[in-house]
Amino acid sequence: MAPTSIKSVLISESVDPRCRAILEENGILVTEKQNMKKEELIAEIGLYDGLVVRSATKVTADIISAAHNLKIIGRAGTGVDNVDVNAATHKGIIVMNTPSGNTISAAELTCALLMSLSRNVPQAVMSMKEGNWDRKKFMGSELYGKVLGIVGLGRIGKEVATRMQAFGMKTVGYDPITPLEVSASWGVEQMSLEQLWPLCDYITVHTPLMPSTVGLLNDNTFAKCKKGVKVVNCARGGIIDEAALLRALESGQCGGAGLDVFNEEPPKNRSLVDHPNVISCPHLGASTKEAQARCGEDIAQQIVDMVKGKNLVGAVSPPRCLQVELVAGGCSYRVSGSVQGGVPVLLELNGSVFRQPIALCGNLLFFRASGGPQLLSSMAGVLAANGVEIQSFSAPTAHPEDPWHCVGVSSLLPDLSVLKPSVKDAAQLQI
Ligand SMILES: NC(=O)C1=CN([C@@H]2O[C@H](COP(=O)(O)OP(=O)(O)OC[C@H]3O[C@@H](n4cnc5c(N)ncnc54)[C@H](O)[C@@H]3O)[C@@H](O)[C@H]2O)C=CC1
Ligand SMILES: O=C(O)C(=O)COP(=O)(O)O
Repeated sequence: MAPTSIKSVLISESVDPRCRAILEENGILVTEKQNMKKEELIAEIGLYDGLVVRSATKVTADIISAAHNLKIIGRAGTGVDNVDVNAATHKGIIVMNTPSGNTISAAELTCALLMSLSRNVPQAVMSMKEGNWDRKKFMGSELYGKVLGIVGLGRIGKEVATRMQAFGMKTVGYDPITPLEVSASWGVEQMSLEQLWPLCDYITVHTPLMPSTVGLLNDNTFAKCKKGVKVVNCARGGIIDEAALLRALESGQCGGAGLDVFNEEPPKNRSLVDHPNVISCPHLGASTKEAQARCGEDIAQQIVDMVKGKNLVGAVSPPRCLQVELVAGGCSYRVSGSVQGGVPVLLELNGSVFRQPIALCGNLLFFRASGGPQLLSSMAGVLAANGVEIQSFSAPTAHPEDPWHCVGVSSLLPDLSVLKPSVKDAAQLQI
């Protein structure tokens, strides 16, 4: 890609010092300012060509609209849900992340929470510090022989599985994209969520936060779980519905929760944090020296590569270089795309911006539907009944009503009308 001129970068959070050093070694002026108020950021963002953040800086549409010179938003970490990727893409600003730098750290914290839940370690520590010696109150149970359900079998889900197998846990899971034989090769038996809920002694979620994962664990799904199930969320607040979790803890349907993330951070509503069966951390999954060193270095190097015109690495939204209106089957579609590593990619379809660029190759099925936890599994079911397998899935970033989704499929559907009950609109392409 063509070199991009980046002369000044604002780092708005605590990022490893190697990030600043690498940028400065490459002639980029770096300003570090933490805990900026939104108004301050709006007032200053126009001065910078680049912005480096972690999860605390909310890069909202109004900040992006004031960012007159911004070309890159670098996320030193994985989740980009704190960045309005849609608004950035519209403005031609690239959003990139460093998704593998903190995988091991997040997986290790998840395992620590699972172990702490089984033996009440944090509660026992607190009790000792209060001067007590209470051996009865903190009776635990072994992890050995228990069933761990892992929802989301991507980078972190896989690392959690292999670690907890060392404790003798049986690992089952669900992921709409990871093929069954791939997860089986690291010891995870996949099944539908309906089959998974009643089997598990522990459930841990490792998905991104998006319309189809909001409230994956809710009143309805808690009711399908074993009484006393213990849950862990080291992914994103909201994947386990917080109000439903509190109700489940109060009724005993949920026996304990380990939470690293919250809907609102820090949480103003302290009911979960204060619950005796909840152990919680202030979003510490990526807070290790190792993870921060990797993410800090990676994001700086990716920015430097972009300045030098090398391939874009970790781009969640590459710059748009193509905007066209297509008319097919009497319908008009506005699409924008780009070229990444020589491959044409689709970024946006009729206002729905995709979380990851979609490589325009193979068989692609586009459909417009409201999100919701059941969307992917119901689509997978309809497609399977018609002999079609899902090979990849691209969800939209923003939540306009009934956004477009895209799945890579093994073959085209002979008749799109089989999707009718689940989707508002559908189109397919063979490239
Ligand atoms: N607590 C912390 O400090 C950290 C949190 N995270 C968060 O952990 C989460 C997972 O990260 P990674 O494993 O790196 O992501 P990943 O992208 O490697 O894996 C996510 C997996 O979720 C699956 N998925 C999507 N929709 C699903 C659904 N409806 N049901 C089940 N699975 C679904 C995807 O197919 C994918 O395999 C992200 O939300 C990330 O932001 C990541 C690092 C640190
Ligand atoms: O990378 C992620 O998705 C994380 O949640 C880590 O967030 P942080 O960089 O610690 O603010």
